[in-house]
Amino acid sequence: MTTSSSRRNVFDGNSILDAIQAVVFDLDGTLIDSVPDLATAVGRALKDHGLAAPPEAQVRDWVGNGSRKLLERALTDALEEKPGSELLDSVHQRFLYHYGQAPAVATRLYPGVKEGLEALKARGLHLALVTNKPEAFIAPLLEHFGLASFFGLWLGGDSLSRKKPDPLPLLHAAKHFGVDAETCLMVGDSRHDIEAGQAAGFRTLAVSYGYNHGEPIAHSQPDLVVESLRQIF
Ligand SMILES: O=C(O)COP(=O)(O)O
Ligand SMILES: [Mg+2]
Repeated sequence: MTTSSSRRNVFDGNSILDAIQAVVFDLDGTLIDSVPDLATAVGRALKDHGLAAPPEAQVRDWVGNGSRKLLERALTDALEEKPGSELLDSVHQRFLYHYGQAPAVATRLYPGVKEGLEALKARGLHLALVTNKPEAFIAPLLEHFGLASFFGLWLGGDSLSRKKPDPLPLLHAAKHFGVDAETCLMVGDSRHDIEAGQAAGFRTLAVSYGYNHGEPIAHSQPDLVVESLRQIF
């Protein structure tokens, strides 16, 4: 498999992807550009506690390890020290409230996502979604964007005892579909997706446009990097 993104259709003549039976997708930064609404909710949660809202560009670098970690990073930045767990709990609760009120106001699907999912589905592949976002937000977002019917399984960061970069949710998905890990592909935007995929024994495909803590995703050595999911059909 090549790490070049120049190949227009990664399935063309590609024997490794021909062996794939299930594809596990990340959500934030891979299927949807959710940072505008995440940043709004983070800002509102901080303001509820008398703190200033961070710029959206900073929130972009803090996404990827679940909502509690997102708020811990935001609070550490605002206070210039690690927050106590009581304050963090309280700000996190306000974030969950605000984000739940408005999860899809400025959030957009990335170009090529629907077509990419349709192409994979047409090949008869099992599709799952594994995000570090709380599970409660998954269904409303998938339904809002008309994506829910593509996925046979979805898991959030709080669905199992461990989340990405731990391979547990990916292995759970493989088991759910009754397929071997080596016939599964993890598609994501962050090093946590690629690390989880590699640890699970999956093939890994990274999108170059998402959120990866300010670092090029190629550093994580995915099997392939694409600029758009259009490149998979
Ligand atoms: O909530 C997060 O931290 C990001 O979730 P993701 O795993 O869908 O990128
Ligand atoms: Mg992501």
